[in-house]
Order: sequence, then structure tokens, then C-alpha cells
Amino acid sequence: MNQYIFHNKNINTLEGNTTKQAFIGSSAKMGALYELLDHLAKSDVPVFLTGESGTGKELCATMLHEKSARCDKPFIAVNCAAIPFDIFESQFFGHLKGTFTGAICDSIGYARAADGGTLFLDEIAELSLTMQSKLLRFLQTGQVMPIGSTTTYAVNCRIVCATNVNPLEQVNAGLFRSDLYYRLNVFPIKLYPLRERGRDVIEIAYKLLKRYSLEEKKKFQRFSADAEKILLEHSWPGNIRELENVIRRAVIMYSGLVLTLEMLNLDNAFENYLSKNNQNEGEVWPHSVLPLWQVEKKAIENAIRICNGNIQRAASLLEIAPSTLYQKRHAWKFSSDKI
Ligand SMILES: Nc1ncnc2c1ncn2[C@@H]1O[C@H](COP(=O)(O)OP(=O)(O)OP(=O)(O)O)[C@@H](O)[C@H]1O
Repeated sequence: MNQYIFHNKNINTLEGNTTKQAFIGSSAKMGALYELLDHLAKSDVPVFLTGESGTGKELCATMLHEKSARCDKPFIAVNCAAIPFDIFESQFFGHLKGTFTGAICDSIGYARAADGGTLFLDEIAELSLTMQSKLLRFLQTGQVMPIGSTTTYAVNCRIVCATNVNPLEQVNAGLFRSDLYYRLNVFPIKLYPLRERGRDVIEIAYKLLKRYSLEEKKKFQRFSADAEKILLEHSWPGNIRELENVIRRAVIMYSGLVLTLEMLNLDNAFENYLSKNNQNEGEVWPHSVLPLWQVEKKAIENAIRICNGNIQRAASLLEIAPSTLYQKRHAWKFSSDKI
């Protein structure tokens, strides 16, 4: 999915109501972030979010929008890595019907769709240099002209962008325009990795345990002491998204009141579970065959772990383009929602 409009994700509460997803964590680093968001929500300045994958950049963008006076207007999230190069301009600025093959109707494009609200540009570092100059022009003039049209439209939207690579390195490497970078980077916010947030991991893990137990109609109440210890010790290269997947998988696979170390898919605990349950030698237990996307996901997660979260290096190890890696991870977001 390239584009979506939403006002934060709804999740089930224990009371059976739905509520908007919010940040969890009471570490000093998160405290500082909450304070910053309160200040920034009152302003319209562009915000530039950086941080490893899964640290909550998108959630941060939605929280900024929700807290701002723009909250009743659209929040448009655009994944710059997921949109093919040749259709980016028309998707972003819109087009008139019949302008090119496939333009079967008029399209207003993401920028105008975000008018009055917030435009979130995720994976901004993946934007081509051509699109970077078009985006810069839009930011300078506040005007868009759809492809095939001679009319310009004024757009008033707040810009929030995010990347999990170092944007200054991209600028220095000539991959990102410095004038665009400085226009976007009015207020930078760094999202810290989970492993640097102390006991936040336990706090988030408990909330997730309750959420997934409710969803899966399980009765888990707490983690065992050794499970809590491994949650604290694990380096979480995939950050909160990885934590979500680990706990969701464990809740689906097991039952009981206490979620133990063995139930967590960390340090091969999941593989151990599978081999323990493979009683008859030679017979392939159906669950030991993982869907292809999960095998691929494991290979990619391993590469990211080995490269300490550096996506460019992980992609080169895997001999794929960074944009392919981003696209696959984006797709898993929705696959794991379906598990
Ligand atoms: N502090 C937090 N408390 C609870 N949940 C969180 C927190 N931060 C992030 N999440 C959840 O973790 C998941 C990943 O977050 P998000 O998509 O915002 O990360 P991201 O940094 O944008 O990742 P990517 O760079 O891969 O796009 C989401 O389901 C989000 O709701």
C-alpha cells in the first residue's frame, strides 16, 4: 500500500472498547519525547524523524497530527520507497484524466489530499533526485500543478518526514539535496532504539501481552522471570515491531497464564519448540514448514541484526536494493496484521 489516510490505529482494550494506539514507555528518553511532542503539536514547523526501523517514527508522526489543531483534517502517509519512480510525480501532485496511459480518471494526488492536515513522508531518503527538486519547489511555493493541468492549487499542510538512514550521510554522498534537507530538518527528532530505553521493553511487552491475549482469546497474565530477563537483554534490531511479532507469535502458539522463555521466539526458542514437537523422525511436522515470506523475513532480520540496523549494508549483504528491503518490510506490516 503506497498511501493511506487514517487518524491513528484503533486497537482493542481489555474493556472491549477501541482506543487509539499511543506511545508506551516511561523512560527518561520517552518522557523527553512526550514533552517535545506537546510543544511541536502547537506549531506548524516541519519535523524530521530519524531512528532505526520499528522505533515508532510513524506512530510519532500520527501522534503529532492527533495532538495538533489539524487533527480533524487528513493525515496522509506516503512511503517514498514504495512508489515506483515513474509514477511518483502523478501520485504526489495528481494528474488529469487521459494525460497518460492508465490515467483513467482525475487524481488530486497526495499533496492536495493532505490540504489542511499533515503530510507524512516516510523513507524520505529513498526519494529520487528528480522528485527531490519537485518536492522542494512545492515546499517553497506551497503550490501544486497536476500533470496535464495548467491550474495551480495552493496546499497548506504540515510536513513530517522520516528516515532510518543517516540523512546527513546521504547529503554528503550527494544522494540527498542539501537545500531540501535543511528545509525539512527544521525540527529533528531522534527516536531511540528499544535497547536504549531501559525497562520500557517490559512495559510495552506487558501491554502487548494483554492486547494479543485478548485478541487471541488466551489467558496470559504475565511473563516468567527468565522471559523478562531475555526481553531486557535482547538487542531488538527490529525494535518494537520485532517485539510485537515475538509476543504475538508466542500468544498464538501457546496457552497458559505465564508466558515463559521457551515460548518466546528468541535465541531459537521457536525452532526448539518445533524440533521438540517433531516426534517421528523422518516425518515432516506440518508446522515446521514456514511460509516463504517468513523465511525471507528471517533472512532479512538476520542481515539487519548483523549490520547493527544499517539497512543499506544489510541490503548489500542480501544482494538486493535497499528499496526492495523497505518494500518487503512494509508488506510484512500488513502480513503480520493478518496473522
Ligand atoms: N513507544 C511505543 N509504544 C508502543 N508501541 C509502539 C511504540 N513505538 C512504536 N510502537 C509500535 O511499533 C510498531 C512500529 O512502529 P512504527 O511503524 O511507527 O515504526 P517506524 O520507526 O516508522 O518503522 P519503519 O522505519 O520500519 O517504518 C507499530 O505497531 C507502532 O504502533
